Amino acid sequence: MEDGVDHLAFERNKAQFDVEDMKIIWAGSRQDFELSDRISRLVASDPAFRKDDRTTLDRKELFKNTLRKAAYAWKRINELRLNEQEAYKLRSFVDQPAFTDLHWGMFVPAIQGQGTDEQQQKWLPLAYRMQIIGCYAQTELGHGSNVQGLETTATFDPKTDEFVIHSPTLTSSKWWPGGLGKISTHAVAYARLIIGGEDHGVHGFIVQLRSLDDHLPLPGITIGDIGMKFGNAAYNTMDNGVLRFDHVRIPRNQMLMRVSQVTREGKYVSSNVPRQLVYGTMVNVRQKIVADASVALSRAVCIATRYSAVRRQFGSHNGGLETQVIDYKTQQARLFPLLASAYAFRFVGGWLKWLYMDVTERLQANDFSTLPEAHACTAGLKSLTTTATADGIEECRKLCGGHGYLCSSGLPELFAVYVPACTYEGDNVVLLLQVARHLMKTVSQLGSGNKPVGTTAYMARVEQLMQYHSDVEKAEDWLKPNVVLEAFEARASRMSVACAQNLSKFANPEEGFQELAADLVDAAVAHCQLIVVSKFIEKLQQDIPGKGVKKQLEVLCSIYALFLLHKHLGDFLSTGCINPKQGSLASEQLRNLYSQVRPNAIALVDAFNYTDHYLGSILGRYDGNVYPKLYEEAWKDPLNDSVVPDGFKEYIQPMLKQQLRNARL
Ligand SMILES: CCCCCCCCCCC/C=C/C(=O)SCCNC(=O)CCNC(=O)[C@H](O)C(C)(C)COP(=O)(O)OP(=O)(O)OC[C@H]1O[C@@H](n2cnc3c(N)ncnc32)[C@H](O)[C@@H]1OP(=O)(O)O
Ligand SMILES: Cc1cc2nc3c(=O)[nH]c(=O)nc-3n(C[C@H](O)[C@H](O)[C@H](O)COP(=O)(O)OP(=O)(O)OC[C@H]3O[C@@H](n4cnc5c(N)ncnc54)[C@H](O)[C@@H]3O)c2cc1C
Repeated sequence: MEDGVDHLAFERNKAQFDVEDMKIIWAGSRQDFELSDRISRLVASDPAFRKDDRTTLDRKELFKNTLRKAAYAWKRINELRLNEQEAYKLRSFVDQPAFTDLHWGMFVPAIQGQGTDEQQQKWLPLAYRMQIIGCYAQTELGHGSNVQGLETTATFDPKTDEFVIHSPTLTSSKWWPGGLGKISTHAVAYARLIIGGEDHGVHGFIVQLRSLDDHLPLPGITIGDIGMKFGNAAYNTMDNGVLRFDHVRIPRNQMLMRVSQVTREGKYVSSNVPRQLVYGTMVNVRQKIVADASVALSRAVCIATRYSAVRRQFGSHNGGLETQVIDYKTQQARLFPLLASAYAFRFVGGWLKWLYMDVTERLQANDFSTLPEAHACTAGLKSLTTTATADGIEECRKLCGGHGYLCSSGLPELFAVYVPACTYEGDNVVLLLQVARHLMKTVSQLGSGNKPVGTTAYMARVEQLMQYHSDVEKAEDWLKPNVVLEAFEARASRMSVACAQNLSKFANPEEGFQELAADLVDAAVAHCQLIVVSKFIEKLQQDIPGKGVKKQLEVLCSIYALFLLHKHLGDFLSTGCINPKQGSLASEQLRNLYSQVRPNAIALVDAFNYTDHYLGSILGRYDGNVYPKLYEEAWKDPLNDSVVPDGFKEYIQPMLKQQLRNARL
């Protein structure tokens, strides 16, 4: 607290739970908390990681600044001998998208997941020591979502035992890969495997792009940055790139060969594993993106909540204080569901991480049975959480009124950096359609003795759920977890069954799927929301230590579920799961819950344990000392370097003089 005053102290004193215990729950464990706390303070206290000047730098300065920070972060990681988890934390607290995200987040996992043991032994040590820097080059100018439509070719040349990597068309140019534009020395590039004229579909290949001596592109390689992206600083710290191959030769052993192999004789051999494992890196990253959604949303919510307690507007009586905007019911109805969503996404992210680890272990033991479930859950939850988080950050900006639009609020940049998460790693609608396919398959198999498992297990009770009518009679009934869960299960199963029934009316199922796509997406959303609600409820069934902590989480869980019910009331009513009276009882309960959160709101965002450096927001400062700091910050803008701006003499003065002359005439 710079001026020694904690302007939010009176808010903190109102909390009805132990915030230190909540910090542990949010972090996942005491160990995770201590690690995050230590590393975030380390980054915050190091001037080399300052980021408050970022929005005033031009692209080249911004990019060089990113390279400097990445190199310095790597130096510190080595000096401090940080382990993998600590290094990951350090990079994320530096809070500046960089080529390293793709190197560690996609290039390394692609080799780990799709490389043979031999390939891993060769490439991973180089990547771990950053002696090579890699990216994930899948998307092309012409195709991103449709991976099977990629056009880059990798043609086997049996004479030389090499693949010839080629971009046959303009649309086959690789386009978007992060880190590719200016930095990566290598890529895992995806291309159609062609052997003897036969097309074996898309496979991954390790391709060297730049010389390790002078960093120049290797022969046959054209490479560059694709240009400025949305937002000023934001994602422009990243060199998303364009890449063309002109008959570039690589040795045969640089095709990632865990899923399928090409022999010296040019024979294509498939291992006994599903071809979809080629998509494994995307499943991995989608799971990480879900965990990250709670971080991005909680940052925005922390800023908006603290500022809403500081900001006063209207309502002064007899010269007293005006009303804190957080006390307006409309502010609460917009803000508290986002607070609840941040916690909900935290817990579902933790569960998804477990699911991913479980499927990975099973895959290693050649058990592929849970792969469809893992794909559907990662795709659906990635879509649900990133859409809600991007929308939520924007809502937080509006919750902060005019000041939210200033870069110094931290919110514009947070939004600009975050919003592409709705597109990358799979467009959110395309991913929901994958979930819908999974649901339709599940419904179609219901009578076949194939019992639905995992997150679709509720479908086994479809007959009962089709008969369900909520028995809610009073507002408090909506606080019972089983009552909420059944309503969400009934809604989700009825929407899926309705889609399946409508699909069966089409002679051509694929045509039906296209025609009903919008309804299918709604059914997928209902299913994914059920997953999030049910994982929150499961979390509450665990032992939750700490004074008042469980009670707060119960309130947040109810808010999350009832807010969704309120938002999608049309679904719940039209499927006949609840009646209008029960809908209004849910709204009544929601209002009660907002009142219960109110005294705890500041402590609930303190539990995220973000440093002021990481939040990067004057409005979200821990001490709430907003106005003097906003005022101070304004004067740092480069426009205020001089009293009379550059350009005045050239453009404005002549105009003023002209007006003066005209006036005199
Ligand atoms: C701090 C945060 C951590 C982040 C760290 C990293 C930093 C990240 C920064 C972001 C950088 C961004 C990178 C990228 O964007 S990389 C490119 C990503 N591209 C995509 O996501 C493309 C999306 N498209 C697809 O995934 C597929 O093409 C699609 C699934 C849409 C369709 O594929 P396809 O046409 O082949 O499949 P079908 O629909 O015919 O289905 C065939 C069967 O395969 C199943 N399937 C599909 N995908 C998977 C999968 N991934 N795993 C398992 N199974 C899969 C599908 O369900 C079908 O099954 P059935 O035949 O049984 O029905
Ligand atoms: C910041 C950023 C970073 C990225 N980083 C990488 C990277 O490192 N490596 C990499 O390989 N790629 C990367 N990408 C590319 C990214 O993965 C793709 O942009 C993404 O998968 C979406 O594909 P697309 O651009 O082809 O969208 P399109 O598929 O062209 O989408 C356009 C519209 O069509 C709709 N649509 C498409 N197909 C269907 C369908 N079947 N049914 C209904 N609607 C449909 C979509 O919903 C969308 O509204 C990045 C992208 C961004 C924005």
